[in-house]
Amino acid sequence: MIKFTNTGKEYKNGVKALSNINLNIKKGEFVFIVGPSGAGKSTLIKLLLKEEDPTEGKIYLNDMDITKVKNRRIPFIRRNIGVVFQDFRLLPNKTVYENVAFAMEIIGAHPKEIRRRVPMILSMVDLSKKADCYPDQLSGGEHQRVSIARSIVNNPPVLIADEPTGNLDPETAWEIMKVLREINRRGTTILMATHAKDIVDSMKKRVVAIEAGKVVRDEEKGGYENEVSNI
Ligand SMILES: Nc1ncnc2c1ncn2[C@@H]1O[C@H](COP(=O)(O)OP(=O)(O)OP(=O)(O)O)[C@@H](O)[C@H]1O
Repeated sequence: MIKFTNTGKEYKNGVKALSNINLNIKKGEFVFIVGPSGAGKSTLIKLLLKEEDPTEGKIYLNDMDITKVKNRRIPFIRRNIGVVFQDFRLLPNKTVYENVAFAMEIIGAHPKEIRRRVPMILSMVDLSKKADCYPDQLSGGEHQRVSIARSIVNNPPVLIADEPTGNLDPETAWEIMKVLREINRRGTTILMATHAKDIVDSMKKRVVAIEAGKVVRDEEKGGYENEVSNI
C-alpha cells in the first residue's frame, strides 16, 4: 500500500534529512514511527503528503509512483490520506459538526451524504453531544477527536498521525489511542509518529525507528526502544 524505495531527502540548505529509506507498509497495518527529535519523522510524513519531494528514490501509494505525480493531481493523492496533527488545527469559527462537514464540502460531497455521514462519524468518536460546540468549548481530548473525525470522514485508506497525543495528558492520550485502534480495526492503515514511549510499548504494533535520517530498526510488535539504543 505504501512503499519507499531507496528514498532520500536533502533540503535546499544541504541538510540530509533522510537517506536510503526502504519501507513496505501493507494495507491494514498500524505502524509507529519513532526516533529522536530531528531524526526525520516529519520529513517522511511530508514526503507521503507531497508537501516535499524526495531528492532520491521513489514513493508508491497503492502502486502509484507519487514522485511522478504532477502538482495539479496532488489533491487526489491527499484524498487517500487523512492527517491528524499534534496541534489539532480546527477552524475556530465553525462548530464540531461544521468542522467535520467542511472536510466533505471541500471535496464536493453531496449535502445529503454529508448529513448522513457526519453524525455517524461523530458518534464513532463519541462526540454526538458536542456537535454544536465551538472548538474553544472543548477539552484537549475532544479537540483531537474532532480532528480525527475530520481526517476519516472521507474514508481515506491511510491515516497519518503526527504526534497526535503530544498535547494530551496520559489518560486522554489513551482515549485517543483507543479511537485510532478502532479505526485501524475497521481497515484503515495507520502511520503514527510519536515520542510516547508508554503507548508504543503497550500497543505491540510494528515499530520503525529512524535515527539521523536512516531506518535503524523495523520490528513487528516492537517497543519504543531496543535494548542497546536509548532513544
Ligand atoms: N524545511 C526544512 N529545511 C531545511 N532543513 C529542514 C527542514 N525541515 C526539517 N529540516 C531538518 O531535517 C532534519 C529532520 O527533521 P524532521 O522535522 O523531519 O525531524 P523529526 O524527526 O520530525 O523531529 P521532531 O521529533 O522534533 O518533530 C532536521 O535536521 C531538521 O532540522
